[in-house]
Amino acid sequence: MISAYTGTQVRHAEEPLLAAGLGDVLMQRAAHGLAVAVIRELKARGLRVYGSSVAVLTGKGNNGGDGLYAAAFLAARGMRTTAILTADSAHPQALAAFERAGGRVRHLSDAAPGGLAADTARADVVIDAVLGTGAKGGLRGSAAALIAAIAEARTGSAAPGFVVACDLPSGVDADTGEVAQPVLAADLTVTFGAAKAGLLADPGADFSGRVEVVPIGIEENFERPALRRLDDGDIAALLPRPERRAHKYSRGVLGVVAGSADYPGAAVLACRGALAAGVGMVRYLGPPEVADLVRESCPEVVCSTGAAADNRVQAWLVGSGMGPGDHEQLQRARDAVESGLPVVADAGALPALPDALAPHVVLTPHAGELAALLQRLGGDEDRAAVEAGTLAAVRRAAALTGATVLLKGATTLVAAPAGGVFGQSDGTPWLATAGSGDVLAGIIGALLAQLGSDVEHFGKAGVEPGARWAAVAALGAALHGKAGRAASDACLGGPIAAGGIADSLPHVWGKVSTLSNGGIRKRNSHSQPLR
Ligand SMILES: NC(=O)C1=CN([C@@H]2O[C@H](COP(=O)(O)OP(=O)(O)OC[C@H]3O[C@@H](n4cnc5c(N)ncnc54)[C@H](O)[C@@H]3O)[C@@H](O)[C@H]2O)[C@@H](O)CC1
Ligand SMILES: [K+]
Repeated sequence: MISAYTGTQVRHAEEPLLAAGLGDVLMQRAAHGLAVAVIRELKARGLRVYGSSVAVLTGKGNNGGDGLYAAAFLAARGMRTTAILTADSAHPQALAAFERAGGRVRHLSDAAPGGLAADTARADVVIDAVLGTGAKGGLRGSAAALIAAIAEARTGSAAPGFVVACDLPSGVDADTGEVAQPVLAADLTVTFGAAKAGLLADPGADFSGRVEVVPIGIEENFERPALRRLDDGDIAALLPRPERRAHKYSRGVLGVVAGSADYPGAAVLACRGALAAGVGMVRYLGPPEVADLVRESCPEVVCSTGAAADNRVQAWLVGSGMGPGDHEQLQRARDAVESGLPVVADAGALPALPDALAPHVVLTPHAGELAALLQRLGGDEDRAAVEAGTLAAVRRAAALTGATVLLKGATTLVAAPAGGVFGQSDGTPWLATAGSGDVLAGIIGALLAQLGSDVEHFGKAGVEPGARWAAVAALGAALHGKAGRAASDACLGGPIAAGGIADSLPHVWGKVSTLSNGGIRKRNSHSQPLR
């Protein structure tokens, strides 16, 4: 499990060591880890360390101190180092160490910003150490203008070098992932002590690149994470496995209420997703013409036109491919939610359900649907506001509805109403294709049918009972992302259609279930890559 924390939690974790007078030791560890990561990245890109250039942009706080100490290490390894001081002061000991190591200092206040930006953008490595977890708001004034100019100089021109964010990209909120422009997008973020929640939620994740954690000795001092990510080891541990004497009913039966005359294909794709995700049986309920199509495409599915209450299932999937005019289907969806069984409620079902729900109901909106849900509950967020603050929006929706809420996106967030949040980023942008969400709903429905009643199963994987529905949904999102990526990889990174996600899932499932803990691969003793 990858755990991420807020800036405040990190500061609390540091407090005992700071009180013991170890502040400089922590900074040296952070800086050393940053320098090692830069060297490794240079080598991975086939660049020499000796003689390569590094420009470190520094602010006046400890984040700037980390950057200056790291640059001092790099100067000692023979790199051509320049520090650009963006504030009127800099961490004094770190600046002294940098100058002793032979680094060159330039002051933003003394230089023509255009020339400074052009020089910086040409460096082999740019380290962004302007703002860290102590920042209030984004970059301002001349520092903002400089970063904007560097970002512009790097886009369009085939900029040779790469950008490393020190702890987090300046302008990204460590707690929420909200972004105050301008932000210099990083290729690599080297973060200290623990991942910050804002690096693993959109839009912060858009600017963070690959995230590596450098341990600095505060790791034992954390309590409840603000955000968690299932790694391959967790996924392997959580995947359902049939017992030797299992039969189709004991394996889990999923009832699917999806599709309509306008969108019959959604029912087929939801069923294909469910069948690929190990369910014992799928029962489809819907209009006869949709049922015919489901039978034709998926002969494994048992179809009926009856009421929800007449069908024995372990979980329901409702809403994919349904609209406000599909009264009979919407009634089945409401009946399914009232049954007390686990339900994944997608698309057309979202506006039709009661305001007060329970954790075993998993809502799967995209940003626009989440905005509509929040507005119905009295909020004023529009789609853009949800996209600008995904973590806050998904938490709010879970708290207001009492349901588990999964917000679809490049990073899929799942919030439990009791407070825990999972964030998965396993996919590829090719997953943004029609029908992809129907397959996701099918996968999550199948997992609910198989795992819904097994509380102990989650305890073994370190998931507390209150977060288990969120963990099921996160598991579904992870499998969906991995299956989409595998389908694209099989086409050398080419495009995929939604059906291809379902087709590649069994292989992905088999591959990941053989892993014991492949998610965090330790590259060395200093850092752990997160993605
Ligand atoms: N506290 C510690 O012991 C450690 C801290 N570390 C580093 O220290 C960072 C946190 O340090 P700080 O608390 O000094 O925070 P920052 O480095 O973010 O700097 C805060 C300083 O910048 C100013 N500031 C705040 N918002 C600003 C804005 N929008 N524009 C311009 N200036 C602004 C403040 O007046 C303050 O002086 C972490 O991100 C991490 O990089 C690491 O060295 C590990 C150990
Ligand atoms: K930074």
